[in-house]
Amino acid sequence: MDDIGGGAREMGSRGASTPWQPIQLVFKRYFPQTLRAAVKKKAVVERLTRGLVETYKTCNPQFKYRGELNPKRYLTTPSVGVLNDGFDNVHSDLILAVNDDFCSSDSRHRYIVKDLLGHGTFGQVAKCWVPETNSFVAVKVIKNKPAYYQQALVEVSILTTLNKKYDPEDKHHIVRIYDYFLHQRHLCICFELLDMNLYELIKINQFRGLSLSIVQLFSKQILLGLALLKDAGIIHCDLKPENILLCTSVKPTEIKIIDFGSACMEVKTIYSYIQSRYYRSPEVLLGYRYTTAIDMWSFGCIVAELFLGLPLFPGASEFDILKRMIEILGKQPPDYVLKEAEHTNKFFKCVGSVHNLGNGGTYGGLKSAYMALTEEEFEAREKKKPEIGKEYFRHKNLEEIVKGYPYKINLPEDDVAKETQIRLALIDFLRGLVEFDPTKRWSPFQAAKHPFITGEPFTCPYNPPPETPHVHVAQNIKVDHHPGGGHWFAAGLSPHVSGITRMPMQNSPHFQMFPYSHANSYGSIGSYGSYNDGTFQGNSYGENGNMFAYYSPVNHTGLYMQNQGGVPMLGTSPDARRRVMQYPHGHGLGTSPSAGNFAPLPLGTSPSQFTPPNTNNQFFAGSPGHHGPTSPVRNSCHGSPLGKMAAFSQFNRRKGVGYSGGSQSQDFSLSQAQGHAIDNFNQSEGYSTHNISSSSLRSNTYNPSSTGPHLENPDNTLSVPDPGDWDPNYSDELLLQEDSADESVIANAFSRSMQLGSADASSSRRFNSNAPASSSNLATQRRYGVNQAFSQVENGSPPSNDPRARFGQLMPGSQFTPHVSQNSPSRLGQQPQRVYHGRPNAGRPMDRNHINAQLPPSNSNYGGQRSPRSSSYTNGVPWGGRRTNNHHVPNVPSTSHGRMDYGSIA
Ligand SMILES: Nc1ncnc2c1ncn2[C@@H]1O[C@H](COP(=O)(O)OP(=O)(O)OP(=O)(O)O)[C@@H](O)[C@H]1O
Repeated sequence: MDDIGGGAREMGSRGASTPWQPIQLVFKRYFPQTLRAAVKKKAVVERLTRGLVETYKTCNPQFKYRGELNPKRYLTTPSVGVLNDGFDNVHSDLILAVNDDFCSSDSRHRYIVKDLLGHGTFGQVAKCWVPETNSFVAVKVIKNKPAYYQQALVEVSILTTLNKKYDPEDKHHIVRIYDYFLHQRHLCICFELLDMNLYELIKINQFRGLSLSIVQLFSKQILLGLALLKDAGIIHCDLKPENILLCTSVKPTEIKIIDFGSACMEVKTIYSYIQSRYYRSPEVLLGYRYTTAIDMWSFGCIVAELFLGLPLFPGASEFDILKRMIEILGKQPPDYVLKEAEHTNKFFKCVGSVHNLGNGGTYGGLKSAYMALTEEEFEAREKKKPEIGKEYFRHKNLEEIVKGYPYKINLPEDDVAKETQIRLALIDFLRGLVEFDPTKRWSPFQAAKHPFITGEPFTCPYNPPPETPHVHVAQNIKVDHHPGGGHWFAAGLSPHVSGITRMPMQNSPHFQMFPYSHANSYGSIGSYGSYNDGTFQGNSYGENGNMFAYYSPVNHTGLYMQNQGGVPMLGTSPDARRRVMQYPHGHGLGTSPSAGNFAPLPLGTSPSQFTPPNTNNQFFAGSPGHHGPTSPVRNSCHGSPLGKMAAFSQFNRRKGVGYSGGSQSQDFSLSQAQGHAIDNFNQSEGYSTHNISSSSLRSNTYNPSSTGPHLENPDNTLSVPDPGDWDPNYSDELLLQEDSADESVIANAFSRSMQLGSADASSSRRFNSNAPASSSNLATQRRYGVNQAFSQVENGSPPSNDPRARFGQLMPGSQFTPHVSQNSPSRLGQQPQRVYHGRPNAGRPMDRNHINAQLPPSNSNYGGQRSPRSSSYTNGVPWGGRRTNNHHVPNVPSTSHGRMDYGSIA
């Protein structure tokens, strides 16, 4: 005001003859330069709203702000609380609102809900801010239903094992799990925050295929993940583009495999209805025993889809999908599979003698006793017309489909020639993956050496190196000898859930642990000691004992094991729980479940895996914690079925095959697989996915007239699979009749087997993308973080499973850096963190099995845009989508979920 006064004085001194005019100086002095600059930068709205509370207080000194009176911004739909004291909606989903606060009572971490990332069968995935570290994570909030809860624990168990035991350095492209806890009776699982999934990527690329170099890059990374799963004896069971997410927090961008909610152990497969339809393997479709090879089939389908932009086998029904497989591959499943598979009659007729295979039809040059049913024959048998979907490819066989896919427009002739060669390699590669015979299908190790992956020139059909010697899968599970006595399951983890009354098993009155000195370091898929509450005894499955112990990770108030099969169950020894793969075709070990043998170990299941083994042996583990009497673990039957996609009413449940493993499962052992290093996994740069430069990613268009290949998907023939193409064969009702006990028992058992004994207590026109170069040196941070994180974890003898030893460094020098836009709040903190298991905690001596989560450190702020719809990409960085003028893709699937067709957890 002094200045103004001064100005006025100055003005007054000029006298009356001078017309008045404002003196700039007055106003200049009133607004200091810095403040003026700051004010200018702010938008009007911001200026009016930012300091609103202060403004109100200025206007009315009595004004008091109370945040709790603010209207909530709900993220969950519907947001009407009808269950769980009003916390849950009608779907048993926790009603989430922005700024809701989760707190893990064990890890003490707070998670502030900021956004919804997605939702699925199991619940919702929220983007949460961790104030402590100023980072963001993804928190999966599981539905408040016993079956979901139980199955989610399986996911926790599997992922923790994979992260901690098999991939401590985070080299295998498996999502990292940080923490888990209970909140309002919901199990919450905290993951590293990732970006869009590959389906979304293809979608924003308008369902055009990605460039071959990117297909190769992603394939290689997925293979690294699958190799790890195979080593761990774990089957993902739901591999599909939707479950492979981009991880843009590291540069170059990588992919990560998520959703282990359907995973199971190879030695404990019991459910026959697994895998999303388009990616379902023939053996699962036919009801034949399955192994990790089913993931390789799905992988083959994914690779093809990345290249083509559309699913390779977009069947509208199982009949349709099998028909497409046979057509496109020019073969059919081998007779030995058809002879034994449970559902062969549904799709095939016997035209020769099953005892003298080869008298029937001829497929792929091989004689067969079986011939696929025609649509009419199928209808006559099933009393309904098979659903047949649209045709998406003009060509009928794999070679033509791949070769005929349009090339980029204006691609120089040399490049066309090069790409043609690579396409030949791709065809050969796909042939080894979408191979009907599961025993001939390539393993991750074998696939990783293919020229398509290594980049070596492809000259002739690839002859894969032999897989590792045959060793029982069960022996992959290493049992550590805990210094304190007893032994620990090396893959051990213990999904202790904070906030739930829980006791360590060894202290539970329901369990008696008998320290057991195992003769060697490999052994049972078992548990921490042996449990014997006198109610059950193991039995031998084949020549090996099987004993299944289940416990509720929630509350061990009642392990109840029941033997209804009249089969003596022996086995307080961990060995008794061991289970041997059933070898097909009379290879000797084990016997067929149909021969009245003991049921397969029903551990590790999927909600989508509805069908329990055809067995009379049932185990019931009590105490589902808060779930009370509705918990399947308390009920012997007719409870909550497990399964996926309730919302889509696709349950397709079948009777279980009831065996475990298969011939392939004999093919590897952890230790030997390591010796069998995939040393060539990335040894060759070849045609350069290792160095995908921005120029290689530059936007391109196709030249329909380029040599030979032309538009594969002309406008009229190309359409995107209809999201309404659901499998009509099964109903919700079937699912709802499922025995609820099975799933919880399985989940419990899986958790049990996995947790016992923690180691130590102590694109070419590919879409244009804009991207801010976000983040700091994430790759370095990540690796450092992980190394640090796990440095103290394993004091036992974890399997020496250094992925690097087998795979080497992944894609050195790769410059593949798709970016994400800035038009969403930046994503922070995806640095893998230390995850502890089983470390005794002075403060919580009973919590030896709990994961003490460590969150991403502060300042690990990564920009990232999640939604592909809102993504924009800088620099015109293309991902490789092939564009043609008439590549019109109608009926874009609305969500990735639309592509799944399997059941739900009720
Ligand atoms: N770590 C993550 N980072 C970012 N988003 C994620 C993450 N995990 C999951 N999501 C998002 O949440 C969605 C649902 O996750 P997820 O597939 O694990 O749940 P689900 O209930 O098992 O789903 P589904 O029904 O497919 O089995 C994913 O499709 C993805 O969009």
